Amino acid sequence: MAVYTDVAADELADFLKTYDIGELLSYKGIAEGVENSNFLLHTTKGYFILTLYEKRVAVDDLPYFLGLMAHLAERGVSCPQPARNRDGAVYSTLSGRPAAIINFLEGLWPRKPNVAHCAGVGTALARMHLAGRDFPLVRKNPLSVSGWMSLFAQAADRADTVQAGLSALLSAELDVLARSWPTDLPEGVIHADLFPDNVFFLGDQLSGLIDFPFSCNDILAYDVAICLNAWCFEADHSLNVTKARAFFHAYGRERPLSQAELAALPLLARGAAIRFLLTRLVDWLNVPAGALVKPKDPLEYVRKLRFHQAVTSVRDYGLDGSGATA
Ligand SMILES: Nc1ncnc2c1ncn2[C@@H]1O[C@H](COP(=O)(O)OP(=O)(O)OP(=O)(O)O)[C@@H](O)[C@H]1O
Ligand SMILES: N[C@@H](CCO)C(=O)O
Repeated sequence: MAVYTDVAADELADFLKTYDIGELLSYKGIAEGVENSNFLLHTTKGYFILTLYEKRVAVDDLPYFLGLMAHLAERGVSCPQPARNRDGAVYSTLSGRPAAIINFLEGLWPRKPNVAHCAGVGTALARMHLAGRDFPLVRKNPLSVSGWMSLFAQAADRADTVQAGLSALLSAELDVLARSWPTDLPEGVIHADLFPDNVFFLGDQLSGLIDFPFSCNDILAYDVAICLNAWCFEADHSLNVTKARAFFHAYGRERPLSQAELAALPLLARGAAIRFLLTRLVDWLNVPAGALVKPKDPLEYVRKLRFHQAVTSVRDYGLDGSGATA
């Protein structure tokens, strides 16, 4: 997270009086992350996270992902729970932004994910997909192909200031994806942003998933591709096949991938690469003055995109054609 919107202490203390989570002892902005404004609250009843939702979150979508966290927790998926205020609402308004409070989750996100972490996230992702099957709300993914086009339109004329030729690369790739994006793969509730900084571990044991504002209904294997990109590449941007195998194997034990899903993986991974490339690029070109935020590197995802463009079969991900780890 980050801090785009400041909150005054007296305003926050008054806001907390609308909840039954104790009186404010202290609070501080959290610099990590890039999407929303986040604060760690210490009250007489413990620790909580306050989020003020920023530009990419529409207030109408809050019932979806706050409701999803409750739904998943009831089905054994560990994730924070939204606090209800005295009116029973899970969100309201603070400093002119939609705001929610969730409970603090113990654990640390892995700075250098190892093979056990990759297996842990594979299991958790599949369990989340299964637990989401009977979630009654539906939210279309605003950051799928047409959303990518809109992001590109915001960045096209300045993309080459970040890397020569980037605008042409993006334009050509978006053409391919628009023509060939799959429409017949199994869909369901996806997290859509399950990066290492959104998964907490105690040692090698996964303790919980956070950060659901991108969750939506979309292709389940697309969520798998997002995690492949986020977890299984090394700092030098090469794919670690051992990590990929561990991730796929763990996912497949809970929810086996079909032949059609496996065959689509290279394309889905290209889509997953361009989605994060584009949001990072737009953010890189538009850092708000005075915001406490460190924009993420768009070029990391150019390298991942180029890797997937060169993939000829899922063997390149450490899988054999049957979905078994080769
Ligand atoms: N429930 C929670 N319990 C403990 N810490 C939390 C919790 N939620 C968020 N945090 C802390 O805040 C940081 C940022 O949170 P989060 O990833 O949700 O923000 P974001 O702005 O949506 O970021 P991004 O989308 O870039 O990952 C986390 O890395 C963690 O340190
Ligand atoms: N997890 C994203 C940030 C949230 O969209 C990234 O690393 O680009």
